[in-house]
Amino acid sequence: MATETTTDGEYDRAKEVKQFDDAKIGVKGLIDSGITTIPRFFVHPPDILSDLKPRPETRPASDLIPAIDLSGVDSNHRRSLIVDQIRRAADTIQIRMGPTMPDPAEIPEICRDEVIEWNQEIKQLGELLMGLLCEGLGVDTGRLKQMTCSEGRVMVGHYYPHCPQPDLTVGLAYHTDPGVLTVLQQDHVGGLQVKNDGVWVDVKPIPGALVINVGDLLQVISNEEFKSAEHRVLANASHEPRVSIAVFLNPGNRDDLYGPLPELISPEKPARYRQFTLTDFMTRFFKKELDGKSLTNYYKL
Ligand SMILES: O=C(O)CCC(=O)C(=O)O
Ligand SMILES: [Fe+2]
Repeated sequence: MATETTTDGEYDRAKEVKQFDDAKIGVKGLIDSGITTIPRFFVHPPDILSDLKPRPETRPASDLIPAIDLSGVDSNHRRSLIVDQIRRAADTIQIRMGPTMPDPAEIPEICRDEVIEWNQEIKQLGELLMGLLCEGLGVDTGRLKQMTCSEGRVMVGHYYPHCPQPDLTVGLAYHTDPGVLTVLQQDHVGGLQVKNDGVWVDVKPIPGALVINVGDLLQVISNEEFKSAEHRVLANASHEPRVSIAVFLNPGNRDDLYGPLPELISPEKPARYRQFTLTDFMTRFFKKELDGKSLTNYYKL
């Protein structure tokens, strides 16, 4: 079994993680039990912890993470403005905007109707956004839809309880989302950050706005016209728990080949990625740690 040396000396990390997993209480259970220090397997290495401190921002966050108003998207004038705003935002980082459905019986009754309705809303929003992104790329509006890019939806709820030692750990390690787009509803607590030019920037909650992340697959399909957003969540120092709901939009056809769109490839802009199936891609994603951009790098030509 792996042992690790920490400032406390050696300990059997794998054993302590397994004991915690087997207890099935989760981080909420730990906090509810009244702990004032976190288990040592949650403590991150010094390079991650030193990077948690705020650094001066080079540009205002509202500029880096634009809030884009989608109203009037069906009028020609507004649409071309919105397409341009989205194209520029997706080229850099995150945008904020105003599962394959399981058997309903498997969804807890307390939130069943809301989950079913949210899934429908996000499907429509996802298709609208993908159409706008296609227009920004200069390809057919329906191109991503034809590739079933919003058909494989996965909804994940996150609960970040108050952390008694927020300087020693993170809420969610830095990563990019693997799929095409992610639609994230965060509450008012805050803690989500996105990396821009090597600097972590707060994605402050805006009432009524959703956060849209470009995922790794869209980076590949767009041949890097759009870049996936590196993001993380700080440990929650607030005494209120933080809740967020992410819907990951992935292609539904797992065994088709995905790669840069042929329309975007030219002698001046050769393909930057080889083709792969979603099955291969997702298998690699689930085998690796959350670690920034290693997945897209793997398929790079
Ligand atoms: O909780 C959040 O704000 C972010 C969640 C996230 O990044 C994810 O689920 O991939
Ligand atoms: Fe994420």
